[in-house]
Parts: sequence; C-alpha cells; structure tokens
Amino acid sequence: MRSETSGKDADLVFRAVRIALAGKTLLNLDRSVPPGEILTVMGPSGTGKSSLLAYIGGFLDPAFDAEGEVWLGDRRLDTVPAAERRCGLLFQDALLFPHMNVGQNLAFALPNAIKGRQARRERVAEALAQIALPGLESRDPATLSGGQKARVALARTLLSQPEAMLLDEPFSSLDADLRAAMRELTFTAIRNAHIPAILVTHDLADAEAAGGPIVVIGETT
Ligand SMILES: Nc1ncnc2c1ncn2[C@@H]1O[C@H](COP(=O)(O)OP(=O)(O)OP(=O)(O)O)[C@@H](O)[C@H]1O
Repeated sequence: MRSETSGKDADLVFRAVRIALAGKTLLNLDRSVPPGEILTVMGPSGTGKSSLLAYIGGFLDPAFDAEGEVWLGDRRLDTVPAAERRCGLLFQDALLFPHMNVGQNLAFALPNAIKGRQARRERVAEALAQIALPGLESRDPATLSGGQKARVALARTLLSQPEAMLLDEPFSSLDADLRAAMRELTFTAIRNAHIPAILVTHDLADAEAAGGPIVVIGETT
C-alpha cells in the first residue's frame, strides 16, 4: 500500500513512562521505537497494555495515574490534546461510522490540507483500490464482511496520515486466513509509511510477523 504519511521519520520515545491504578504500578517503559519498527507489547490480561496505548493516544481513563514523557521526534505528545498527536489507531473492532457510507468514512479521515472535491474523491478511490475493494464508495458499512471492514478501517487510518500507529489486538476478531492477510497488509503499510508502531497482542504469531522487539509486561501485583 502506498505510504500516506507526511514522512516525518520520527522516533516514538518513552521517557520513564509509568502507568498506575489505585497506587499499583501497571507498567514502566523507557525506550525508543524507530520509524518502520513495530514494538510488540505482550503480557497477561489487566497489566496495562491497552492503558499504555490510551496514554500515548491521549484518551487514558482518568482512573489511571500516568507520568513520564512521550515524544514523537521533537514533538512532546503527552502534553497536547489527542487531536494534535497524529497517532493512527486500530482496534479489535473496525469502528466505522454507521451513518456514513464507505467513501464518506474514508474521506472523513483525509486531512483538510487535501483540498478540492475531485482530489479528495481520487484519494479515496485510490485507497479503496489499494485494499482490493475498488468502487465500494457507496456501500453501507453494515453490509461489509468482517475482513472488508478491517481493510476499510486500515485504509481510513492510513489516509489520516498518522505519524505513529497504535494497534490494540487489531486482528483478534478475524479468522485465521483473514488474520494472516490483514497482518501482512497492516505491517507492510507501517513499514512503507516508515512510522513507528506499538502493537498490543496476545498472539505470538502477530508478534513474530511484526518482526520488531517484544516487551513483556509483568503480572499486576
Ligand atoms: N476505568 C477503570 N477503572 C478502574 N479500573 C480499570 C478501568 N479501566 C481498566 N481498569 C483496570 O485496569 C487494569 C489495566 O487495564 P488494561 O485494559 O490497560 O489492561 P490490558 O493489559 O490491556 O488487559 P487485556 O489484555 O485484558 O486487554 C485492568 O486490571 C483493568 O481491569
């Protein structure tokens, strides 16, 4: 898939990031993720993996205590609103807007800097062709299969020109064949876009396909 990023080539850097709940530390993280690398975060349920993604993305539940710095190149992320962080999100469920057709879902993600109805339409058509769903603009998302929804969700995220990707169990609702295909499509897109990514998964095959380092978060105590 063609790169849809602005190509900032920035490392995602965690400086003494600590997330706690009710006084108990869930995780500590101090490391960098270079562009094109996918850092896999694994560990038992309840150890704070999803909370880490929420902290980076700017939507951490206020029940949590979090500290430490998150940088994307020379931009500090943790002190700015979520909309300014330019992180692309992919979750287990492909959350497409139900009141918009597929084309509108994709166009919604396009940056305002891409002007003109024709130019925007062309970018959407191109994105659909890249995920092997050409001409599906007018389809109601409710009529798509799970695999098609997952591909549209990936295309939508990439069209937003993210500078980092946050993936929370993005393939776990797909069956084995689709899962392998989506892994390939997603990881190739991240490498081509040359942006850092964090993948939370319980599946070792996901981690192996991601090809980057694996951080194992410990049990909560
Ligand atoms: N709003 C909340 N208030 C209190 N506790 C919460 C809240 N949200 C999550 N938790 C708890 O915080 C802990 C960390 O949750 P989190 O979802 O980050 O873990 P996780 O490692 O991603 O788990 P899983 O692998 O099951 O998705 C869990 O014990 C969870 O039950």
